[in-house]
Amino acid sequence: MTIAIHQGNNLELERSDINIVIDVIRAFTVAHYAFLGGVRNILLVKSTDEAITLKKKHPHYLLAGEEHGIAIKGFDLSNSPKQITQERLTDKTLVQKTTNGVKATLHSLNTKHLFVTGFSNAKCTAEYVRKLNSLADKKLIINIIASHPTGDDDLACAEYIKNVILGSNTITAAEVRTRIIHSHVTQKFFDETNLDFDPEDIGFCSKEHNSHFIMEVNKNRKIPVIERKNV
Ligand SMILES: O=C(O)[C@H](CS(=O)(=O)O)OP(=O)(O)O
Ligand SMILES: [Mg+2]
Repeated sequence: MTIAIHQGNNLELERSDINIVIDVIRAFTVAHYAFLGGVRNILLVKSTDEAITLKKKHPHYLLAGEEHGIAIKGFDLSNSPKQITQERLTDKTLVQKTTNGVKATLHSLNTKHLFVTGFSNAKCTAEYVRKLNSLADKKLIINIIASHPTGDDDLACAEYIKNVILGSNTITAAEVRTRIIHSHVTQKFFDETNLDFDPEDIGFCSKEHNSHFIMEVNKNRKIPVIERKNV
């Protein structure tokens, strides 16, 4: 296999066998906890307008996400994993619009398998990709995309995932957790004067939560949709 780590939310990569898009703070931690809460699927859209238009057609959809990290007027939910755990989500369809994770995913469709994850589900995702690779009859091309252009949270998680896929021992979960907590992306959550960000979100984003499912993007729908796949 060839396995490469990239950083950014608008990369145009050559076709691959597997793309894994990482957003630790906070989009795909939100997605993971949404599935744990019983969500059926998560549509990914690139703009607030697209999300609002979808809601007009499908009033039962729940809109979740942020602009510049802040909750969006007209949306049902922000981009907070803590908030997601407090909602009744069984069989709901979520629509996600976020700055880094969702945007990077919509730029990463040129692949056979597309997975998304935060740190909470990173190990399970990486082990699944490791298995796919062991069953493949050719040399797979794998991209790991750390969606924040400069955030060490996503980069640390990317290194961890690569490490698990390769079966090497170069970075521990504890080291990833420390790098997430100290990344510059996290700092606004610990600013007591900034009430837009809840420090408890970082607890959700920086701990592993074994769940026995991965999040795969179905690219064959008009709107790409994250689906839960039990493993
Ligand atoms: O809301 C978030 O956590 C971020 C935006 S910011 O980097 O905090 O401003 O969006 P995401 O797409 O989840 O990285
Ligand atoms: Mg992020």
